[in-house]
Amino acid sequence: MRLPEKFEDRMKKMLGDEYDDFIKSMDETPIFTGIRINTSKVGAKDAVIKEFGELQNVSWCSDGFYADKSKISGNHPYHLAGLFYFQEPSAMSTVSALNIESDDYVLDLCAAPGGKATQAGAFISKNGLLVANEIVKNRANILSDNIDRFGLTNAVVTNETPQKLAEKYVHFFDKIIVDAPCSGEGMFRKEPQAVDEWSVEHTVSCGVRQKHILDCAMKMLKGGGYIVYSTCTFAPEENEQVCAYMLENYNVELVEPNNLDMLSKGRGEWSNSDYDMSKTRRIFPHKNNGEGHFVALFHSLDNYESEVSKPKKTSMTDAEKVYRQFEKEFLNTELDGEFCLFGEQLYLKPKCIDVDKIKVVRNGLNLGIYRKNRFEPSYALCLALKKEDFKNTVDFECDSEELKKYLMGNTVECDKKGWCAVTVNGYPIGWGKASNGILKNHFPKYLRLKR
Ligand SMILES: C[S@@+](CC[C@H](N)C(=O)[O-])C[C@H]1O[C@@H](n2cnc3c(N)ncnc32)[C@H](O)[C@@H]1O
Repeated sequence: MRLPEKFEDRMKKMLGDEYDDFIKSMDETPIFTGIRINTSKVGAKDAVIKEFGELQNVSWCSDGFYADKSKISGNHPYHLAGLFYFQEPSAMSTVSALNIESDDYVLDLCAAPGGKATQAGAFISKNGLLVANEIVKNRANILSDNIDRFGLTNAVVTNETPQKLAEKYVHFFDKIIVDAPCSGEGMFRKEPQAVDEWSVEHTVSCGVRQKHILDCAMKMLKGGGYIVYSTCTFAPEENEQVCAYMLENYNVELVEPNNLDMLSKGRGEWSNSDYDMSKTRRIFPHKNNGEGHFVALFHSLDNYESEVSKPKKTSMTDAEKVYRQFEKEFLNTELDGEFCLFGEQLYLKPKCIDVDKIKVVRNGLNLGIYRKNRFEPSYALCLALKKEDFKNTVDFECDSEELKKYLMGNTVECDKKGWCAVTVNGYPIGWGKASNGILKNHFPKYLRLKR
């Protein structure tokens, strides 16, 4: 692989005797790819292993496995049913480091396409909250689709700048993920275009941008809260030196990240400061089975109280009444939350957060379309429920011809009546509406298989 001369010179200086192994790994070590199991779906790990055979575990993420991407397709029914997410193994370390509790309020500030947000969201119950933010609009839409596919309920997707969020949510979050935009040196092996875009100036400007994003994150962090900061680059201007900036400017300490003992420690001498960096972690492809990555966990030593007021309760709307009717007829579960209508889309929004004046892509769980006093349930609702939550289900095996027909958008035979969840080995994958022995297809058009 042709690498920029200045990058090689810097890595030589950084790594000394290890440099030869490092540079060999840039060409010779196979590229690492993996899948991460959706822990919010009961039994998903066993189902995936039964389907694909034993997979090698990623040592820093108990739900992550090495997997050959050419052998597991994104069109596999278990992927469409949200049982797993394709994720580069090193990227799984960021959320592993954080130890999320079910009632935490978590913000993922740079969240698209959603690897870390879906990993974090799977730990959060209805008493917690995930806000996944992405600054680029079309990437925010992809993020929202991935959150829907994972069946996450108490999750809001926003499309804002970090500053705008920081003005509104002062000391609101228990835990914040800053998986920062970076110079991507750790992706050189996977994405050769990252090599073309590389320059010393770029690494420096990425460092400056990361400090700004972390300044915003600090405004939103509760006293005593945690920020996990990660990048996929080797550049010290973005890693240790950004950590030194945090220690210099804020009342925070670096703490040992959870689950990452097996990784290399960051280095104080790369930080241009006297700060100890031994609690930060680095992944190098010549030392670990993963692409280049950096992780640091900060703990706030402040004791600020949240300055954010809770939203007012809204009264029951006609849309909610129609939804409740649908729920009574077709579900065995009663959803708890506040309802809100965005155009014709009905959402069940988390009770604890006000999104007034914030650009929102997904205000909680999209329940479906409310139109002319009728309700049509969404794919997101189907994937957020369990098989036992539906009154009507029709179940298929992964390799069944009937399931394939359904995923291609065709009708299938069904002896039920009304809205019915199609499930694959018990995992909901989409809706159909049954009458006269036929299930009319409501699998989303954008996901339908071509063949
Ligand atoms: C490393 S990627 C995030 C990957 C994501 N966390 C995941 O696991 O799928 C960084 C993201 O930051 C976004 N970004 C770029 N500039 C930004 C800025 N100034 N503030 C916040 N986010 C930014 C990019 O659009 C990109 O989606």
